[in-house]
Amino acid sequence: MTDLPSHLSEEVHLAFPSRDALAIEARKLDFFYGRTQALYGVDLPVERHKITALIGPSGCGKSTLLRALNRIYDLYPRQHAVGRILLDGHDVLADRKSLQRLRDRDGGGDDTAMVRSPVDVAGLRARVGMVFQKPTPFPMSIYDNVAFGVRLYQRKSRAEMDQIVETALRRAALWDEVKDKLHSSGLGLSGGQQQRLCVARGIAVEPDVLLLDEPASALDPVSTAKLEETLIELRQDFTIVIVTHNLQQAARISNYTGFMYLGRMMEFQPTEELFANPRGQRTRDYVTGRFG
Ligand SMILES: Nc1ncnc2c1ncn2[C@@H]1O[C@H](COP(=O)(O)OP(=O)(O)OP(=O)(O)O)[C@@H](O)[C@H]1O
Repeated sequence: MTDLPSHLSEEVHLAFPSRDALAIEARKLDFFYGRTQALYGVDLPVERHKITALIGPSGCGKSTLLRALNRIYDLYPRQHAVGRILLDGHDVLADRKSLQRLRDRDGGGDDTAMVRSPVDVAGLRARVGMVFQKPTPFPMSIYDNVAFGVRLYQRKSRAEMDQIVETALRRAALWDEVKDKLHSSGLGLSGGQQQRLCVARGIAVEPDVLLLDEPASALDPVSTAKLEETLIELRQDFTIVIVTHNLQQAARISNYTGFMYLGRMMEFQPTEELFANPRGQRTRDYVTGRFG
């Protein structure tokens, strides 16, 4: 890990929740795109049943950090993380090495090795779901969109699946708008509805953690408000991490906020504290709109 330049190290202020309360945690995480380092020794504690927001200027590493938490970067060549990501105290990155060892021993990348891994990647992504910036419904019915992930992992009767789909759509505050057209295409919904459909698809598999990467950036103010209400409701059952450029949004919905800068976690505080009393000069400048 590269040390923090001294002019920045004085500005690091991290007030972390108790370790027992964490659903997922990054510790001393470095991240590389090929040889380019994008994260430097980042710590991120994510408390259970809370919303944690990541803010910071463009290119500071928010999306990279989010993508590391469920190893979605594994889908891309030459991207790798070094450090620890603990899900229920279980190191998701260490398992990557054991998975690789199993594959090497078995002479290739077959799925048997994957199944024997303590945390297989598909299983990890079921526990740590993700909603992207642009709504990404699959080209299939609303019902099938929500049932999709569940079918990957579990066998359910028709009646059980109906119940799962209804519950997920209710929790995503979309049920009333779609209950009479469950078998129409998800692509026929408005942008805001599509994004709530993606939330419903994400929560239908009952993940521990839901990651959202600027989920409202393509939405109008009314859809944004609805999505925010939905996320606040979902906090009762899930743990949420959200990347946002919208500081008011972070202030409105999150319990904790992390301010990132140049690939570092500069400040992490309860949200009210970070906005009312930012400790570092750079955090202060960012939250008061002096740069960004
Ligand atoms: N696929 C990639 N290949 C190489 N470098 C990348 C790649 N994706 C991101 N980066 C670099 O990693 C750094 C962090 O990018 P990241 O997208 O995580 O920032 P961000 O804070 O989410 O930015 P934004 O707010 O603009 O979305 C940036 O310097 C970016 O250029």
